[in-house]
Amino acid sequence: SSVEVDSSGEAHAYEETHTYEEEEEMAELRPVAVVIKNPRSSWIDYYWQNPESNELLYQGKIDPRGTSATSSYAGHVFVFAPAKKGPEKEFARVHVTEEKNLYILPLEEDNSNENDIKYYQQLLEEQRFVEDYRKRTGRPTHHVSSNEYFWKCIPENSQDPSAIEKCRDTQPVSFALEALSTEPKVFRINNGRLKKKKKGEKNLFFKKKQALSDFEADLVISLAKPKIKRSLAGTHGGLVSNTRTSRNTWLDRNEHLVMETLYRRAADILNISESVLYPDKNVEQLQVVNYQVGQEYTSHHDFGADGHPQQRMITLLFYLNNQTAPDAGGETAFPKAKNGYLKVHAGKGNAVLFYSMLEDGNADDLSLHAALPVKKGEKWIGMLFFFFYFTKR
Ligand SMILES: O=C(O)CCC(=O)C(=O)O
Ligand SMILES: [Fe+2]
Repeated sequence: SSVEVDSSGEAHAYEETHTYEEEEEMAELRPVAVVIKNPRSSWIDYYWQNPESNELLYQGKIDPRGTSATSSYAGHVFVFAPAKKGPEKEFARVHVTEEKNLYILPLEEDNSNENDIKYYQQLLEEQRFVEDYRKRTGRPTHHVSSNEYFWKCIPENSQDPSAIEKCRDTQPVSFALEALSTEPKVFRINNGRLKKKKKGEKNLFFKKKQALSDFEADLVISLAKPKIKRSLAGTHGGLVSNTRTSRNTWLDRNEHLVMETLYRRAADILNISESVLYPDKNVEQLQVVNYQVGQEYTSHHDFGADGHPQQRMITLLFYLNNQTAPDAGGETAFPKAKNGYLKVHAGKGNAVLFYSMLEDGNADDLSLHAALPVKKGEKWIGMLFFFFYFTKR
């Protein structure tokens, strides 16, 4: 059920209530987005231990000095071994806990290579930052950005360092506004503007009514249909993944007039100039996803695991069709939302927005979310990811 806190009719804070059983089930399963870093200059393999059978299941490889992000639950165990040597050659294992999401694997015991050691020290420093950050702020993060102008400015060309430099002197522009805040990290639309929510209003995201008309939503689906393919996910980008069983495609802003409209609506929602919403600046193409019965996208973050400079900081979800029944599944779930587990299917034409980054530019672990399995009918959703280039400390 949804609760309206705003009488303007523009937007509605959204709250989901759950059955006792659902809450219990969620409390039991504590999702953790685990980031694993390999300090070695060689490939490694990793395995997941099935808690029932203790069997080790191959999960994939991690590149030399690479990172792997995987959706997991507290209590899970992962085992690491040099590539192609089999799990018997295990050199490390990770017991996933709720308190920790960044795991740095050890170097080879006899490794005395200076560069490797230096790299390993850097990773440990990053881990210290993440842990210290959590102690200081009470908020879990995954990686570091120390660009203090992070939220203040969207330069016309955010890949151009001098454009970013110019932002230092400008007043916070509309993209930043009061909209971007850490605590509580929740917003709603009021007269087309994003407003910081009052303290105590603890939703993670807000819902916008009628972001698209039914006609527009149908049109977006019909543009996507002929192009749609099995979704890829995972560290290597090109892996068919069982964390993501849906099909997807991308639609360009120039693809059709309805796409131009959609981008302009998105600009209105964020209260920024539509001229900054192009794939080379600040926003990706619209990603359209179709989920059939049983398909899902398990818990994940939208920001990248390796802290590379293009980080998705805001996600805007356009729901393109309705659930066929209240128990049809396919909601977007936020297992770490501040008031507990939240799930939402906003309904055809409506939109939900959430932030993946904290005000200081660090990744917000609490933005963890999942597309729950569809149980009846199908689900169509369109997503815009807004990003901003920043340099890592
Ligand atoms: O389908 C949804 O509800 C969310 C999908 C999502 O989180 C993603 O693709 O990143
Ligand atoms: Fe996502």
